[in-house]
Amino acid sequence: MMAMNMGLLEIFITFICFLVFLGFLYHKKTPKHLPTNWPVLGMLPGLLVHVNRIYDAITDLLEASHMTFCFIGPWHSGTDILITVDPANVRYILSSNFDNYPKGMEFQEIFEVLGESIFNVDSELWEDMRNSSHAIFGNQDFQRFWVSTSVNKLKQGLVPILANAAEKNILVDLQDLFHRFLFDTSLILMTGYDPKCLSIEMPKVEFSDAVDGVADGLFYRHMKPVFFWKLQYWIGVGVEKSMRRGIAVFDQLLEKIILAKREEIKSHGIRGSKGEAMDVLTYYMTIDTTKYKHLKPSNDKFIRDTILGVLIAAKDTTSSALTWFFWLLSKNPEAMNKIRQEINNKMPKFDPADFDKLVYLDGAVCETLRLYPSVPFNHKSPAKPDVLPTGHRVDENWKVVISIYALGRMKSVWGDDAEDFRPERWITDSGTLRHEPSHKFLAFNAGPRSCLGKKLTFLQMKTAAVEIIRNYDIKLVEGHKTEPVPSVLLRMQHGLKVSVTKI
Ligand code: HEM
Repeated sequence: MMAMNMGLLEIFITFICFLVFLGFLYHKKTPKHLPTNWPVLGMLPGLLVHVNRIYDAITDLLEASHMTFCFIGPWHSGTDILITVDPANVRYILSSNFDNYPKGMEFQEIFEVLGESIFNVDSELWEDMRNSSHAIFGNQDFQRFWVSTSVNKLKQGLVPILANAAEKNILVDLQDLFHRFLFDTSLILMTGYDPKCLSIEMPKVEFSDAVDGVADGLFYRHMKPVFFWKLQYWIGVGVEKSMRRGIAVFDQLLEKIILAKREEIKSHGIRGSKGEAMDVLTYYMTIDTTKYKHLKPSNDKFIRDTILGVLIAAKDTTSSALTWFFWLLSKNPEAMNKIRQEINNKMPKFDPADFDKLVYLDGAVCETLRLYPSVPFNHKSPAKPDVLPTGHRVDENWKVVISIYALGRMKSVWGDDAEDFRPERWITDSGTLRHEPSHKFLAFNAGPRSCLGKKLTFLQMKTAAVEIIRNYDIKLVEGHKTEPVPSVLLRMQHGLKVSVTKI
């Protein structure tokens, strides 16, 4: 028995030595800027070494490999990924050959938490979801409802907290405040219900923690074999534990709200039907199914998925953008002064009709989303094998990832100052906002699946920026570290600690 054990041990040690030897061989042959493709483990070790700065590591990699790179995962793990930011590939995948790049089965499996929400469906159901979402988000009454809800929350929620912080010299975490601001406004707009999380008492916001946990879990699912994350989810360990907890929080909150809304409609009819704006939940519960044949207004699970999708789409993207926006401005006081001057000169009194005059502010918002896109990457799978404009072949069901974060920083796309925050790059010689094609400025996606909330985002970000910048000076706490968390939604690892002074 002992002899047999020794035999096995020797075979095992020989095998490990062989792997290490092969590894050195491969390592020597690999160009310096690329991760080593180790036997069996593929490039995973190189990725894990950089996981805490994953966005920048991928940016360096893509800059060094002509904007397209094939990541080889561990042997037979199904985690090979073609990563590209080449604008020709981006346009091809998202627009001109859109039909060959559906969300697909693997995406739907990874993002199963979103069920049948617009982000997770294809074909006719997606078309109905898109047309119906477009109808409400593009409606002028709804857009007015959007601005008035934001203004009310700023005046009654955010400003009193900032005033208190300025008066008592208390530091605040702007990321947390923007999460609360967006949770309150988004829930009112999407469901008509105000959770009142933006208050001096700072109640715990379980929903925000749940979104963070789920978004982190979704990120790591891209790097793991399917059987592995499914096993982790089933046992409830690691990031998959947060995923389970997060789903329970979503279900609990939405179940309560859906039930209450059905009761409300039964007893009081449809609010918003007589010229007032309607919340999105009421809209979907009472939608005309002769027009949108694939929607299921009386099915609670369908309604849960629909509302959860748009709630996360509106809440976590805009809170991320606002956080990075104020961080970038606090590091670029000249840009902050220019915005303040523009607001004082062109919008002496708050009037949404004057928003279009705030061109420099528009440029600063675009610049923020170029450098810190709230959705840092897009995942696609070809339905049929294909060859991309750069000549790379992609087989059926391959993972193709477009790094929106890296695209915004490519020197070959944006010039040598790509890393700098320069709102001026968005202003034309005649003083208007420069239009950049969406396959270059990809923060809101491109092609038939481009974001339906772009206009609403600008309205809300400008409302918040005007209200805050006109009244307060924001200063970063010295030594505060700012890093993006590896996740499918970009947020700051340690929040955004600032001091606030009344102007
Ligand atoms: C900073 C703010 C925002 C950013 C950066 C952003 C970005 C994006 C991106 C990258 C996508 C494509 C996602 C994918 O296909 O997987 C998307 C889709 C979408 N966004 Fe936004 N978004 C923002 C705000 C909003 C808001 C405020 C709303 C709604 C009120 C919204 C509604 C949607 C919807 C419905 C889609 C799905 C489009 C489709 O699949 O046809 N977004 N957004």
